[in-house]
Amino acid sequence: MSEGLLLERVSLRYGDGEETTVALEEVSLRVEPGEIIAVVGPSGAGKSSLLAVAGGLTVPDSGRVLVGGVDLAGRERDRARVRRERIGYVFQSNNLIPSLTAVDQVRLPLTFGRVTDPRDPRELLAAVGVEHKEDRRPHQLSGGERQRVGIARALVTRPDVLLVDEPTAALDRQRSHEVLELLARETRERRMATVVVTHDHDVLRHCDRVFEMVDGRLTAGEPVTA
Ligand SMILES: Nc1ncnc2c1ncn2[C@@H]1O[C@H](COP(=O)(O)OP(=O)(O)OP(=O)(O)O)[C@@H](O)[C@H]1O
Repeated sequence: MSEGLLLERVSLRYGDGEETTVALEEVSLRVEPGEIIAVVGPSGAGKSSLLAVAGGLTVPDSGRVLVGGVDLAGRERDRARVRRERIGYVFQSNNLIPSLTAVDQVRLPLTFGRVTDPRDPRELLAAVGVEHKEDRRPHQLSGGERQRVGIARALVTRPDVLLVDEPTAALDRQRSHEVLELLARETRERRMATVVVTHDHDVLRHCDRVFEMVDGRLTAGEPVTA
């Protein structure tokens, strides 16, 4: 069984007729368990589309997507289950629910269905460095703390694949470094396949390989040397 994340010749177009936009053009990508990769590229290149397809949120027009060995083609019901159980999403820091405490934010994914072996939300908050703040709501946390709570929430189901969009957009350099260190450590310890979309060049040194996306195409991944 193929683990981690695998995309095989994935293409995606938006619209039809004269209004067609090619978002992804024959994109192939393999991310191994325990590997963290970065995707960079100009605005409109297709990076968010790549995350949407890898996360089973958008079905591509052609090609295959496998998450933890499971093909995302097929029924929406099955895809929803893969999304819930095998994929963690970390989007920008302010996507927490305003009325929920930190520990309830982390518990939330466990309320959507049966998760066989969840991590303990309190232990997870401690692991991401937000111990003693579990009863705070988002407005009582700093930007870096909110981002960490968002990461803890993404990790609670022990996903095979972690998809991260611009994790440092709201953070200063030191906080960015800490958040990336955390993502890289969790990726290795928990054997996840992690994809980070970023504009921030400081992020790259925490990643194993970097890919560039241009006009819907992905360049071959380069090992990060710096
Ligand atoms: N729902 C949609 N309907 C039509 N076109 C779309 C839609 N979503 C994205 N696009 C187009 O698809 C292309 C790829 O967009 P995408 O959001 O994936 O790029 P991106 O690399 O993430 O950009 P950014 O760095 O600005 O977030 C762009 O030309 C965009 O305008």
